[in-house]
Amino acid sequence: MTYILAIDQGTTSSRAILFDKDMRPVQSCQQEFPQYFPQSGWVEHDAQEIWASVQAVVGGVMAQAGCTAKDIAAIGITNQRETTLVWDRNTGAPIHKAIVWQDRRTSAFCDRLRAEGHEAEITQKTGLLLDPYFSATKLHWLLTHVEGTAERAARGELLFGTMDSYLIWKLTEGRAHVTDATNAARTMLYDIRQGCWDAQICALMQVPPAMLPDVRDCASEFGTTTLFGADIPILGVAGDQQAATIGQACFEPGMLKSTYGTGCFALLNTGDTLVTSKNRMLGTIAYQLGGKPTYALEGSIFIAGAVVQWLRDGLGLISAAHETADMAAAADPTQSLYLVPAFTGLGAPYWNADCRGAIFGLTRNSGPKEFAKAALQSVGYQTRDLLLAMQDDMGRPGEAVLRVDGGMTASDWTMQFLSDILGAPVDRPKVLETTALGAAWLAGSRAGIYPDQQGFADSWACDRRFEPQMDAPRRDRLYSGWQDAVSRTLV
Ligand SMILES: Nc1ncnc2c1ncn2[C@@H]1O[C@H](COP(=O)(O)OP(=O)(O)O)[C@@H](O)[C@H]1O
Ligand SMILES: O=P(O)(O)OC[C@H](O)CO
Repeated sequence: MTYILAIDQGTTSSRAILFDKDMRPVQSCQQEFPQYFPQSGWVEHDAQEIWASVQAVVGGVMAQAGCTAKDIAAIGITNQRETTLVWDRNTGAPIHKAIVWQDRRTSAFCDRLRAEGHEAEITQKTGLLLDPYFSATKLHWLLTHVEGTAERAARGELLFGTMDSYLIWKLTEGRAHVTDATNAARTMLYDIRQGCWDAQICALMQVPPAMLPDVRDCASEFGTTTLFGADIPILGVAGDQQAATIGQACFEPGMLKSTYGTGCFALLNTGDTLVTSKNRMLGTIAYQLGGKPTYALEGSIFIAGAVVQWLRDGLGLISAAHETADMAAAADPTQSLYLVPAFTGLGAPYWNADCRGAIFGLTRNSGPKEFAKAALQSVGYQTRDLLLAMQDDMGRPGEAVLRVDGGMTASDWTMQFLSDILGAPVDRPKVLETTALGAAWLAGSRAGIYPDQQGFADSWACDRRFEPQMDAPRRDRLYSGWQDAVSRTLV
Protein backbone atom coordinates (compact mmCIF):
# COMPACT_ATOMS: atom_id res chain seq x y z
CA MET A 1 0.00 0.00 0.00
CA THR A 2 1.03 3.62 -0.53
CA TYR A 3 -0.09 6.17 2.01
CA ILE A 4 0.22 9.88 2.67
CA LEU A 5 0.51 10.68 6.36
CA ALA A 6 -1.16 13.88 7.56
CA ILE A 7 -0.15 15.21 10.98
CA ASP A 8 -2.74 17.63 12.38
CA GLN A 9 -1.27 19.33 15.43
CA GLY A 10 -4.31 21.15 16.90
CA THR A 11 -4.93 23.28 19.97
CA THR A 12 -6.22 20.50 22.20
CA SER A 13 -5.00 17.34 20.49
CA SER A 14 -2.61 15.92 17.92
CA ARG A 15 -3.85 13.61 15.21
CA ALA A 16 -2.24 11.43 12.59
CA ILE A 17 -4.33 10.31 9.63
CA LEU A 18 -3.30 7.96 6.86
CA PHE A 19 -4.81 8.67 3.43
CA ASP A 20 -4.70 6.02 0.73
CA LYS A 21 -3.72 6.62 -2.88
CA ASP A 22 -7.32 7.67 -3.67
CA MET A 23 -7.20 10.40 -0.94
CA ARG A 24 -9.50 8.43 1.38
CA PRO A 25 -8.78 8.65 5.11
CA VAL A 26 -8.21 5.03 6.16
CA GLN A 27 -6.79 5.17 9.69
CA SER A 28 -6.55 7.85 12.32
CA CYS A 29 -5.14 8.17 15.80
CA GLN A 30 -5.63 11.08 18.19
CA GLN A 31 -4.16 12.11 21.52
CA GLU A 32 -5.02 15.07 23.75
CA PHE A 33 -2.29 16.91 25.66
CA PRO A 34 -2.42 19.17 28.73
CA GLN A 35 -3.43 22.81 28.61
CA TYR A 36 -1.80 25.17 31.09
CA PHE A 37 -3.55 28.30 32.40
CA PRO A 38 -0.96 29.95 34.68
CA GLN A 39 -2.98 33.18 35.03
CA SER A 40 -6.32 34.55 33.86
CA GLY A 41 -6.12 35.05 30.09
CA TRP A 42 -2.86 33.04 29.77
CA VAL A 43 -2.73 29.73 27.87
CA GLU A 44 0.42 27.62 27.43
CA HIS A 45 1.46 24.28 25.95
CA ASP A 46 4.48 22.17 26.76
CA ALA A 47 6.19 21.66 23.38
CA GLN A 48 7.81 18.43 24.55
CA GLU A 49 4.38 17.05 25.45
CA ILE A 50 3.16 18.05 22.00
CA TRP A 51 6.13 16.32 20.37
CA ALA A 52 5.48 13.19 22.47
CA SER A 53 1.81 13.24 21.39
CA VAL A 54 2.82 13.53 17.74
CA GLN A 55 5.24 10.61 18.02
CA ALA A 56 2.55 8.56 19.77
CA VAL A 57 -0.15 9.20 17.16
CA VAL A 58 2.18 8.57 14.22
CA GLY A 59 3.31 5.29 15.81
CA GLY A 60 -0.31 4.49 16.65
CA VAL A 61 -1.69 5.06 13.19
CA MET A 62 1.11 3.04 11.57
CA ALA A 63 0.47 0.15 13.97
CA GLN A 64 -3.28 0.28 13.24
CA ALA A 65 -2.64 0.17 9.50
CA GLY A 66 0.07 -2.46 9.89
CA CYS A 67 2.35 -0.39 7.67
CA THR A 68 6.00 0.64 7.82
CA ALA A 69 7.68 3.91 6.92
CA LYS A 70 8.40 2.45 3.44
CA ASP A 71 4.63 2.50 2.76
CA ILE A 72 4.42 6.25 3.46
CA ALA A 73 5.28 8.30 0.40
CA ALA A 74 5.20 11.69 2.10
CA ILE A 75 4.12 13.63 5.19
CA GLY A 76 1.85 16.70 5.24
CA ILE A 77 1.77 18.84 8.38
CA THR A 78 -1.00 21.16 9.48
CA ASN A 79 -1.08 22.94 12.80
CA GLN A 80 -2.64 25.32 15.28
CA ARG A 81 -1.39 28.67 14.07
CA GLU A 82 0.34 31.57 15.88
CA THR A 83 1.32 29.50 18.95
CA THR A 84 4.84 30.68 19.70
CA LEU A 85 7.88 28.69 20.76
CA VAL A 86 11.55 29.47 21.26
CA TRP A 87 14.09 26.68 21.60
CA ASP A 88 17.82 26.17 21.85
CA ARG A 89 19.48 25.61 18.46
CA ASN A 90 21.99 23.15 19.93
CA THR A 91 20.06 21.16 22.54
CA GLY A 92 16.56 21.49 21.12
CA ALA A 93 15.28 22.42 24.60
CA PRO A 94 12.44 24.98 24.64
CA ILE A 95 13.34 28.00 26.80
CA HIS A 96 9.74 28.31 28.06
CA LYS A 97 6.35 26.76 27.43
CA ALA A 98 4.77 27.68 24.10
CA ILE A 99 2.44 30.71 24.31
CA VAL A 100 -0.84 29.63 22.71
CA TRP A 101 -2.80 31.70 20.17
CA GLN A 102 -5.61 32.23 22.71
CA ASP A 103 -3.25 33.85 25.22
CA ARG A 104 -3.97 37.55 25.95
CA ARG A 105 -0.93 38.42 28.10
CA THR A 106 0.42 40.93 25.58
CA SER A 107 -2.76 42.98 25.46
CA ALA A 108 -1.19 46.01 27.26
CA PHE A 109 1.88 45.88 24.96
CA CYS A 110 -0.45 45.88 21.94
CA ASP A 111 -2.27 48.92 23.37
CA ARG A 112 1.07 50.69 23.78
CA LEU A 113 2.15 49.95 20.20
CA ARG A 114 -1.24 51.17 19.00
CA ALA A 115 -0.92 54.39 21.03
CA GLU A 116 2.53 54.89 19.47
CA GLY A 117 0.88 54.74 16.04
CA HIS A 118 2.27 51.44 14.71
CA GLU A 119 -0.96 49.68 13.77
CA ALA A 120 -1.51 51.11 10.28
CA GLU A 121 1.95 50.07 9.05
CA ILE A 122 1.69 46.62 10.63
CA THR A 123 -1.71 46.03 9.04
CA GLN A 124 -0.54 47.30 5.68
CA LYS A 125 2.39 44.86 5.64
CA THR A 126 1.02 41.82 7.45
CA GLY A 127 -2.73 42.06 6.80
CA LEU A 128 -3.27 41.55 10.55
CA LEU A 129 -4.51 43.72 13.39
CA LEU A 130 -2.39 44.68 16.36
CA ASP A 131 -3.76 41.99 18.67
CA PRO A 132 -2.21 39.53 21.17
CA TYR A 133 -3.59 36.68 18.99
CA PHE A 134 -0.58 36.74 16.64
CA SER A 135 2.96 35.48 17.34
CA ALA A 136 4.98 38.72 17.26
CA THR A 137 4.06 40.17 20.64
CA LYS A 138 4.21 36.71 22.23
CA LEU A 139 7.78 36.35 20.93
CA HIS A 140 8.57 39.83 22.24
CA TRP A 141 7.25 38.74 25.64
CA LEU A 142 9.52 35.68 25.69
CA LEU A 143 12.53 37.76 24.66
CA THR A 144 11.91 40.37 27.33
CA HIS A 145 10.53 38.29 30.23
CA VAL A 146 12.52 35.06 30.26
CA GLU A 147 15.90 35.74 31.77
CA GLY A 148 18.82 35.67 29.36
CA THR A 149 16.64 35.08 26.29
CA ALA A 150 17.33 38.36 24.50
CA GLU A 151 21.10 37.92 24.92
CA ARG A 152 21.03 34.29 23.81
CA ALA A 153 18.85 35.16 20.81
CA ALA A 154 21.24 37.99 19.87
CA ARG A 155 24.13 35.48 19.98
CA GLY A 156 22.22 33.24 17.55
CA GLU A 157 21.68 30.44 20.05
CA LEU A 158 17.87 30.40 19.90
CA LEU A 159 15.28 29.60 17.24
CA PHE A 160 11.66 30.75 16.93
CA GLY A 161 8.91 28.76 15.33
CA THR A 162 5.23 27.96 15.23
CA MET A 163 4.27 24.32 15.76
CA ASP A 164 4.89 23.27 12.14
CA SER A 165 8.40 24.62 12.37
CA TYR A 166 9.13 22.92 15.69
CA LEU A 167 7.74 19.58 14.49
CA ILE A 168 9.81 19.69 11.30
CA TRP A 169 12.89 20.56 13.34
CA LYS A 170 12.21 17.57 15.62
CA LEU A 171 11.33 15.24 12.73
CA THR A 172 14.51 16.15 10.89
CA GLU A 173 16.58 16.02 14.12
CA GLY A 174 17.57 19.66 13.83
CA ARG A 175 18.47 19.63 10.13
CA ALA A 176 15.64 21.94 8.97
CA HIS A 177 14.42 25.21 10.46
CA VAL A 178 11.62 26.06 8.04
CA THR A 179 7.98 27.07 7.84
CA ASP A 180 5.45 27.72 5.08
CA ALA A 181 4.00 31.02 3.89
CA THR A 182 0.60 30.53 5.58
CA ASN A 183 2.14 30.04 9.01
CA ALA A 184 4.58 32.90 8.46
CA ALA A 185 1.58 35.06 7.54
CA ARG A 186 0.19 34.65 11.08
CA THR A 187 3.30 35.77 12.95
CA MET A 188 2.79 39.52 12.35
CA LEU A 189 6.49 39.63 11.41
CA TYR A 190 6.02 38.65 7.76
CA ASP A 191 5.23 41.04 4.91
CA ILE A 192 2.57 39.13 2.97
CA ARG A 193 2.81 41.49 -0.02
CA GLN A 194 6.60 41.23 -0.42
CA GLY A 195 6.88 37.63 0.82
CA CYS A 196 9.64 38.24 3.36
CA TRP A 197 10.25 38.79 7.06
CA ASP A 198 9.92 42.50 7.72
CA ALA A 199 13.06 44.08 9.21
CA GLN A 200 11.21 47.07 10.73
CA ILE A 201 8.58 45.00 12.53
CA CYS A 202 11.28 42.59 13.71
CA ALA A 203 13.21 45.57 15.13
CA LEU A 204 10.05 46.89 16.82
CA MET A 205 9.54 43.50 18.47
CA GLN A 206 13.29 43.19 19.25
CA VAL A 207 13.45 39.95 17.25
CA PRO A 208 16.87 39.06 15.76
CA PRO A 209 16.11 37.88 12.18
CA ALA A 210 18.57 34.96 12.60
CA MET A 211 16.08 33.19 14.87
CA LEU A 212 13.37 33.11 12.16
CA PRO A 213 12.76 30.04 9.95
CA ASP A 214 13.10 29.91 6.15
CA VAL A 215 9.73 30.37 4.47
CA ARG A 216 8.67 27.94 1.72
CA ASP A 217 5.66 27.30 -0.53
CA CYS A 218 2.98 25.06 1.00
CA ALA A 219 3.99 22.18 -1.28
CA SER A 220 7.78 21.93 -1.24
CA GLU A 221 10.71 20.08 0.28
CA PHE A 222 10.66 20.79 4.00
CA GLY A 223 13.11 18.05 4.98
CA THR A 224 13.20 14.29 5.44
CA THR A 225 12.57 12.31 8.60
CA THR A 226 14.32 9.06 9.34
CA LEU A 227 12.68 8.56 12.74
CA PHE A 228 10.13 5.94 11.69
CA GLY A 229 12.44 3.36 10.15
CA ALA A 230 12.97 4.70 6.60
CA ASP A 231 13.28 8.08 4.89
CA ILE A 232 9.97 9.95 4.58
CA PRO A 233 9.97 13.40 2.96
CA ILE A 234 7.86 16.21 4.43
CA LEU A 235 6.30 17.74 1.32
CA GLY A 236 3.28 19.74 2.51
CA VAL A 237 2.70 22.33 5.25
CA ALA A 238 -0.13 24.77 5.95
CA GLY A 239 -1.71 26.36 9.01
CA ASP A 240 -4.85 24.45 9.94
CA GLN A 241 -7.39 26.99 8.72
CA GLN A 242 -5.56 27.36 5.43
CA ALA A 243 -5.30 23.57 5.13
CA ALA A 244 -9.08 23.39 5.61
CA THR A 245 -9.51 26.01 2.86
CA ILE A 246 -7.40 23.79 0.59
CA GLY A 247 -9.19 20.62 1.76
CA GLN A 248 -12.51 22.29 0.90
CA ALA A 249 -11.05 23.06 -2.55
CA CYS A 250 -11.84 26.78 -2.15
CA PHE A 251 -9.50 27.57 -5.03
CA GLU A 252 -11.60 30.15 -6.86
CA PRO A 253 -11.93 33.78 -5.74
CA GLY A 254 -15.27 34.14 -3.92
CA MET A 255 -15.24 30.62 -2.47
CA LEU A 256 -15.75 30.50 1.27
CA LYS A 257 -15.26 27.93 4.02
CA SER A 258 -15.89 28.02 7.74
CA THR A 259 -14.40 25.53 10.21
CA TYR A 260 -16.14 24.84 13.52
CA GLY A 261 -13.73 23.34 16.05
CA THR A 262 -12.75 24.98 19.34
CA GLY A 263 -13.12 28.32 17.57
CA CYS A 264 -14.54 29.19 14.17
CA PHE A 265 -12.51 30.49 11.29
CA ALA A 266 -14.06 31.66 8.02
CA LEU A 267 -11.78 32.18 5.00
CA LEU A 268 -12.88 33.80 1.76
CA ASN A 269 -10.57 33.29 -1.22
CA THR A 270 -9.73 36.72 -2.69
CA GLY A 271 -7.32 35.44 -5.37
CA ASP A 272 -4.40 37.73 -6.28
CA THR A 273 -5.92 40.62 -4.35
CA LEU A 274 -5.05 41.32 -0.75
CA VAL A 275 -8.25 43.03 0.40
CA THR A 276 -7.89 45.74 3.03
CA SER A 277 -10.86 45.29 5.32
CA LYS A 278 -12.98 48.19 6.56
CA ASN A 279 -14.52 45.83 9.09
CA ARG A 280 -11.54 44.47 11.00
CA MET A 281 -11.32 41.24 9.05
CA LEU A 282 -7.80 39.90 8.54
CA GLY A 283 -5.88 39.72 5.30
CA THR A 284 -3.88 36.53 5.05
CA ILE A 285 -2.31 34.00 2.67
CA ALA A 286 -4.76 31.19 1.83
CA TYR A 287 -1.98 29.13 0.25
CA GLN A 288 1.21 29.65 -1.71
CA LEU A 289 1.96 27.35 -4.62
CA GLY A 290 4.59 27.74 -7.33
CA GLY A 291 5.93 30.84 -5.56
CA LYS A 292 2.59 32.64 -5.94
CA PRO A 293 0.47 33.59 -2.92
CA THR A 294 -3.32 33.37 -3.07
CA TYR A 295 -4.87 35.71 -0.53
CA ALA A 296 -7.88 35.37 1.74
CA LEU A 297 -10.03 37.50 3.96
CA GLU A 298 -10.36 35.81 7.34
CA GLY A 299 -12.79 36.16 10.19
CA SER A 300 -11.64 34.51 13.42
CA ILE A 301 -14.01 33.67 16.27
CA PHE A 302 -12.32 32.41 19.44
CA ILE A 303 -15.21 30.36 20.88
CA ALA A 304 -17.42 28.03 18.81
CA GLY A 305 -17.35 24.32 19.84
CA ALA A 306 -15.69 25.46 23.09
CA VAL A 307 -19.06 26.82 24.22
CA VAL A 308 -20.41 23.25 24.05
CA GLN A 309 -17.40 22.04 26.03
CA TRP A 310 -18.26 24.69 28.63
CA LEU A 311 -21.83 23.35 28.90
CA ARG A 312 -20.28 19.93 29.53
CA ASP A 313 -17.22 20.70 31.69
CA GLY A 314 -18.05 24.11 33.18
CA LEU A 315 -21.77 23.77 33.91
CA GLY A 316 -22.21 19.99 33.83
CA LEU A 317 -25.46 20.42 31.85
CA ILE A 318 -24.58 17.69 29.35
CA SER A 319 -22.34 14.67 29.35
CA ALA A 320 -21.60 14.67 25.61
CA ALA A 321 -21.61 17.36 22.91
CA HIS A 322 -24.15 15.60 20.68
CA GLU A 323 -26.86 15.88 23.38
CA THR A 324 -27.19 19.61 22.67
CA ALA A 325 -29.10 19.08 19.40
CA ASP A 326 -32.09 17.29 20.99
CA MET A 327 -32.07 19.75 23.87
CA ALA A 328 -32.11 22.74 21.50
CA ALA A 329 -34.95 21.21 19.50
CA ALA A 330 -36.97 20.73 22.70
CA ALA A 331 -36.25 24.21 24.14
CA ASP A 332 -39.15 26.55 24.97
CA PRO A 333 -39.73 28.48 21.72
CA THR A 334 -41.17 31.49 23.57
CA GLN A 335 -37.88 32.26 25.29
CA SER A 336 -35.15 34.36 23.65
CA LEU A 337 -31.92 33.61 25.42
CA TYR A 338 -28.71 35.04 23.97
CA LEU A 339 -25.35 33.65 25.07
CA VAL A 340 -22.38 35.80 24.04
CA PRO A 341 -19.40 33.45 24.55
CA ALA A 342 -16.76 36.14 25.11
CA PHE A 343 -14.83 33.86 27.46
CA THR A 344 -11.51 35.27 26.23
CA GLY A 345 -12.88 38.50 24.79
CA LEU A 346 -14.35 38.71 21.29
CA GLY A 347 -12.45 38.21 18.03
CA ALA A 348 -13.60 39.40 14.60
CA PRO A 349 -15.19 41.80 13.89
CA TYR A 350 -15.13 43.26 17.42
CA TRP A 351 -11.54 42.53 18.59
CA ASN A 352 -12.22 43.29 22.20
CA ALA A 353 -9.70 41.45 24.42
CA ASP A 354 -11.19 42.63 27.71
CA CYS A 355 -14.96 41.94 27.56
CA ARG A 356 -16.20 38.66 29.04
CA GLY A 357 -19.13 36.33 28.35
CA ALA A 358 -22.76 37.17 29.12
CA ILE A 359 -26.25 35.68 28.97
CA PHE A 360 -29.32 37.79 28.32
CA GLY A 361 -33.04 37.01 28.53
CA LEU A 362 -33.08 34.62 31.50
CA THR A 363 -36.48 33.85 33.07
CA ARG A 364 -37.60 31.52 35.86
CA ASN A 365 -38.35 28.97 33.15
CA SER A 366 -34.88 29.05 31.59
CA GLY A 367 -33.09 25.73 31.99
CA PRO A 368 -30.52 23.43 30.39
CA LYS A 369 -32.43 23.12 27.09
CA GLU A 370 -32.58 26.88 26.60
CA PHE A 371 -28.87 27.17 27.49
CA ALA A 372 -28.02 24.48 24.93
CA LYS A 373 -30.05 26.23 22.25
CA ALA A 374 -28.48 29.63 22.99
CA ALA A 375 -25.00 28.06 22.90
CA LEU A 376 -25.54 26.48 19.47
CA GLN A 377 -27.21 29.62 18.14
CA SER A 378 -24.25 31.77 19.25
CA VAL A 379 -22.15 30.00 16.63
CA GLY A 380 -24.64 30.88 13.87
CA TYR A 381 -24.90 34.51 14.97
CA GLN A 382 -21.14 34.93 15.13
CA THR A 383 -20.80 33.48 11.63
CA ARG A 384 -23.38 35.95 10.35
CA ASP A 385 -21.33 38.77 11.93
CA LEU A 386 -18.32 37.60 9.91
CA LEU A 387 -20.10 37.10 6.61
CA LEU A 388 -21.82 40.48 6.75
CA ALA A 389 -18.44 42.10 7.39
CA MET A 390 -16.89 40.21 4.47
CA GLN A 391 -19.74 41.09 2.12
CA ASP A 392 -19.31 44.74 2.99
CA ASP A 393 -15.57 44.50 2.38
CA MET A 394 -16.09 42.85 -1.00
CA GLY A 395 -18.82 45.37 -1.92
CA ARG A 396 -21.27 42.72 -3.03
CA PRO A 397 -24.11 40.65 -1.59
CA GLY A 398 -23.61 37.26 0.00
CA GLU A 399 -21.53 34.43 -1.32
CA ALA A 400 -23.61 31.66 -2.86
CA VAL A 401 -22.67 28.79 -0.56
CA LEU A 402 -20.74 28.29 2.65
CA ARG A 403 -18.65 25.10 2.87
CA VAL A 404 -18.35 23.92 6.48
CA ASP A 405 -16.18 21.45 8.37
CA GLY A 406 -14.85 20.73 11.88
CA GLY A 407 -16.22 18.72 14.83
CA MET A 408 -19.28 20.88 15.38
CA THR A 409 -20.62 20.35 11.86
CA ALA A 410 -21.69 16.88 13.05
CA SER A 411 -24.63 18.73 14.63
CA ASP A 412 -27.46 18.87 12.06
CA TRP A 413 -29.44 21.23 14.30
CA THR A 414 -26.55 23.71 14.39
CA MET A 415 -25.99 23.51 10.64
CA GLN A 416 -29.71 24.07 9.95
CA PHE A 417 -29.77 27.10 12.26
CA LEU A 418 -26.61 28.37 10.56
CA SER A 419 -28.27 28.17 7.16
CA ASP A 420 -31.44 29.79 8.56
CA ILE A 421 -29.67 32.71 10.18
CA LEU A 422 -27.42 33.29 7.14
CA GLY A 423 -30.31 32.90 4.71
CA ALA A 424 -27.91 30.91 2.53
CA PRO A 425 -27.13 27.25 1.77
CA VAL A 426 -24.54 25.46 3.87
CA ASP A 427 -22.64 22.51 2.35
CA ARG A 428 -21.13 19.78 4.51
CA PRO A 429 -18.58 17.66 2.60
CA LYS A 430 -18.30 13.87 2.60
CA VAL A 431 -14.75 13.96 3.96
CA LEU A 432 -15.05 15.79 7.27
CA GLU A 433 -11.31 15.49 7.91
CA THR A 434 -10.92 18.53 5.70
CA THR A 435 -7.92 20.03 7.47
CA ALA A 436 -5.92 16.81 7.32
CA LEU A 437 -7.05 16.26 3.73
CA GLY A 438 -5.68 19.68 2.75
CA ALA A 439 -2.28 18.83 4.25
CA ALA A 440 -2.35 15.36 2.67
CA TRP A 441 -3.18 16.80 -0.75
CA LEU A 442 -0.30 19.29 -0.56
CA ALA A 443 2.14 16.46 0.23
CA GLY A 444 0.55 13.91 -2.10
CA SER A 445 0.40 16.22 -5.10
CA ARG A 446 4.02 17.23 -4.55
CA ALA A 447 4.91 13.52 -4.38
CA GLY A 448 3.14 13.04 -7.72
CA ILE A 449 0.58 10.62 -6.27
CA TYR A 450 -2.44 12.90 -5.99
CA PRO A 451 -4.17 14.88 -8.75
CA ASP A 452 -3.43 18.50 -9.59
CA GLN A 453 -5.46 21.38 -8.19
CA GLN A 454 -8.32 21.02 -10.67
CA GLY A 455 -8.45 17.26 -10.30
CA PHE A 456 -8.58 17.66 -6.54
CA ALA A 457 -11.34 20.31 -6.77
CA ASP A 458 -13.36 17.96 -8.98
CA SER A 459 -13.10 15.24 -6.34
CA TRP A 460 -14.77 17.39 -3.62
CA ALA A 461 -18.13 15.80 -2.76
CA CYS A 462 -21.06 17.12 -0.74
CA ASP A 463 -22.56 14.97 2.03
CA ARG A 464 -25.51 17.24 2.76
CA ARG A 465 -26.73 20.70 1.79
CA PHE A 466 -28.70 22.64 4.46
CA GLU A 467 -31.14 25.11 2.86
CA PRO A 468 -32.59 28.08 4.74
CA GLN A 469 -36.12 27.43 6.07
CA MET A 470 -36.60 30.49 8.29
CA ASP A 471 -38.60 33.46 7.01
CA ALA A 472 -36.72 36.74 6.63
CA PRO A 473 -38.60 38.77 9.30
CA ARG A 474 -37.89 36.12 11.93
CA ARG A 475 -34.24 35.90 10.86
CA ASP A 476 -33.85 39.67 11.15
CA ARG A 477 -35.64 39.81 14.50
CA LEU A 478 -33.42 37.08 15.99
CA TYR A 479 -30.24 38.64 14.62
CA SER A 480 -31.10 42.09 15.89
CA GLY A 481 -31.55 40.54 19.38
CA TRP A 482 -28.00 39.14 19.02
CA GLN A 483 -26.59 42.52 18.00
CA ASP A 484 -28.23 44.07 21.04
CA ALA A 485 -26.74 41.36 23.30
CA VAL A 486 -23.25 41.91 21.84
CA SER A 487 -23.46 45.67 22.24
CA ARG A 488 -24.34 45.21 25.91
CA THR A 489 -21.45 42.74 26.37
CA LEU A 490 -18.94 45.15 24.85
CA VAL A 491 -19.75 47.91 27.35
N1 LIG B 1 -22.44 16.87 17.89
C1 LIG B 1 -21.88 18.02 18.30
N2 LIG B 1 -22.64 19.07 18.62
C2 LIG B 1 -22.08 20.24 19.03
N3 LIG B 1 -20.74 20.44 19.16
C3 LIG B 1 -19.95 19.41 18.87
C4 LIG B 1 -20.45 18.15 18.43
N4 LIG B 1 -19.40 17.32 18.22
C5 LIG B 1 -18.30 18.04 18.51
N5 LIG B 1 -18.62 19.29 18.91
C6 LIG B 1 -17.69 20.36 19.31
O1 LIG B 1 -16.67 20.43 18.32
C7 LIG B 1 -15.40 20.68 18.92
C8 LIG B 1 -14.40 19.64 18.42
O2 LIG B 1 -14.15 19.84 17.07
P1 LIG B 1 -12.68 19.63 16.46
O3 LIG B 1 -12.81 19.97 15.01
O4 LIG B 1 -12.19 18.29 16.85
O5 LIG B 1 -11.93 20.78 17.27
P2 LIG B 1 -10.38 21.21 17.43
O6 LIG B 1 -9.67 20.77 16.18
O7 LIG B 1 -10.42 22.71 17.59
O8 LIG B 1 -9.87 20.55 18.69
C9 LIG B 1 -15.58 20.59 20.42
O9 LIG B 1 -15.46 21.90 20.94
C10 LIG B 1 -16.98 20.03 20.62
O10 LIG B 1 -17.61 20.67 21.72
O1 LIG C 1 -6.37 24.07 16.57
P1 LIG C 1 -7.64 24.69 16.12
O2 LIG C 1 -8.42 23.87 15.16
O3 LIG C 1 -8.46 25.17 17.31
O4 LIG C 1 -7.24 26.04 15.27
C1 LIG C 1 -6.55 27.06 15.86
C2 LIG C 1 -6.25 28.19 14.86
O5 LIG C 1 -5.28 27.83 13.93
C3 LIG C 1 -5.84 29.43 15.59
O6 LIG C 1 -5.62 30.48 14.70
